[in-house]
Amino acid sequence: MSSPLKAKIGPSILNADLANLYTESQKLLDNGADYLHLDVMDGSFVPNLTFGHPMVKCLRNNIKTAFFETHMMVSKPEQWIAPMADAGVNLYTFHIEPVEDVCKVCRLVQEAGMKVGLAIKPGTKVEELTEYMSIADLVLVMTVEPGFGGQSFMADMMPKVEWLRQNYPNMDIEVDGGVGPKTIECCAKAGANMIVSGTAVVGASDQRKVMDEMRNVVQSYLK
Ligand SMILES: O=C(CO)[C@H](O)[C@H](O)COP(=O)(O)O
Ligand SMILES: [Fe+2]
Repeated sequence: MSSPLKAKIGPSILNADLANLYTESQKLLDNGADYLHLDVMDGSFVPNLTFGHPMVKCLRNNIKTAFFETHMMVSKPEQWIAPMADAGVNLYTFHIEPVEDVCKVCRLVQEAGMKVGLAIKPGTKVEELTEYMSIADLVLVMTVEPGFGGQSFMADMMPKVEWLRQNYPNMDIEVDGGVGPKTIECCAKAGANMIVSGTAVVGASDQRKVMDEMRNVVQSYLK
């Protein structure tokens, strides 16, 4: 039987011109982005600050149908569930590291009408996700230290992706950080099917070509 999974490319707008967020986002969607990956940072969980639900809501008011993922790099993910649901977020991906009761937060996210993603930093063991796999809709393996766009891809995170794919063949597995045409094969081979790519897509002269190329590589590895 063929895999029920789909190869999807979700550009991160972190390094885009945020003064023109709507235009930049719409351009990515017009060029074939499968979803938008919105990096929310609180200056506490990570040493950087981006934007929150008011901006996501404004973007949603202008972009009615696209699938929005928020990558919550925040110390208190439970705090932002209701406002992000109200802002029209589809997938709420949060880091397990600062959270005491991950199952409870997952449940609250799903009760608020969003899908839930669980993210791990490079220093977190992949086995720590095990007890939550039955409740999660997606898992995100960070391939850079969260906080900034434009960093170098950490190939040594790939065994985590391999382990997840072997044990959870039908789970959506996302990678994020330093992913682009040069590193996509590595991610695809390991078993990732949801690809976040910031700098490599946003800065490309032909965004469609870059996203198509990456999607094709990922699709070729999905059995
Ligand atoms: O979560 C992130 C950083 O914490 C970003 O999503 C990620 O860095 C994407 O940007 P790039 O592809 O430029 O690395
Ligand atoms: Fe991200």
